Amino acid sequence: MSRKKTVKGKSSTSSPTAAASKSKENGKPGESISTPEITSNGTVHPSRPSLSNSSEFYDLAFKVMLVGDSGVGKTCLLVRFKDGAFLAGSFISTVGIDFRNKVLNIDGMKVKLQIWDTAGQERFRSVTHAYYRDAHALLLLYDVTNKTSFDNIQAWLTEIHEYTQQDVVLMLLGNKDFGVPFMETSAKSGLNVELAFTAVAKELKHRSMKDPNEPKFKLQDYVNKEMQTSGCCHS
Ligand SMILES: Nc1nc2c(ncn2[C@@H]2O[C@H](COP(=O)(O)OP(=O)(O)OP(=O)(O)O)[C@@H](O)[C@H]2O)c(=O)[nH]1
Ligand SMILES: [Mg+2]
Repeated sequence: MSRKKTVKGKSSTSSPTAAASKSKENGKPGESISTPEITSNGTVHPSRPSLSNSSEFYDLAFKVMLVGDSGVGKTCLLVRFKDGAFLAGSFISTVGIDFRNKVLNIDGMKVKLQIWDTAGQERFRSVTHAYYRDAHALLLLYDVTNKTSFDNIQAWLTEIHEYTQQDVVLMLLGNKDFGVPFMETSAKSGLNVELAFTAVAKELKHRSMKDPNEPKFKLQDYVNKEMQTSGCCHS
């Protein structure tokens, strides 16, 4: 995306957020929110101060939506990303829609993500549909411990294609864990195949050596590190 020198007008699409008058770091529709300066392609004035309370500067701004069945962990994922913490305790289902802002440094540019956390419950579906059209990206979550949430992905994709812009960036996220090391593989593309076997071989070797001087091998940490450093793992 090119960096524009001028402030563009509001998105030509009828943003459900464009009616907002003031700005605020987090909020719900109806409350004052900091969205009108984001154009349909995410361009804003270079280093323009965000109108939010955090007064952070940014070059580009985009709207990202979290969608998926109720309970898959959308709110927890957003809290983890924004605050670096896990929302423990009893599950409080989101009512309607809510957002948080976060500014990231991407290749030397400040990129503000305005992340909308939607309610997964069916009864809020018509409310959240109204927000799809202005979204630049959607993160579709399922819960890897809940088969139904995976089975519903197709229905979510159908809805997404119906209500979003054609060029929306889409990412499927399998959230949660079974408490065992996990990674995804593709026998077709070779994705992570080498890594899966190598990681298990390393774990087995470390166990059999039982060298008290060697730090304990952590399989998941190894996998995560390898995936990060190698830019991932086609054989
Ligand atoms: N073990 C584990 N539990 C998680 C994880 N993410 C979320 N949870 C739990 O799953 C439950 C639902 O999480 P939420 O983030 O509130 O789910 P949601 O997708 O926002 O649900 P709705 O707001 O109803 O759409 C909570 O009890 C969380 O503590 C995870 O990565 N691991
Ligand atoms: Mg929620």
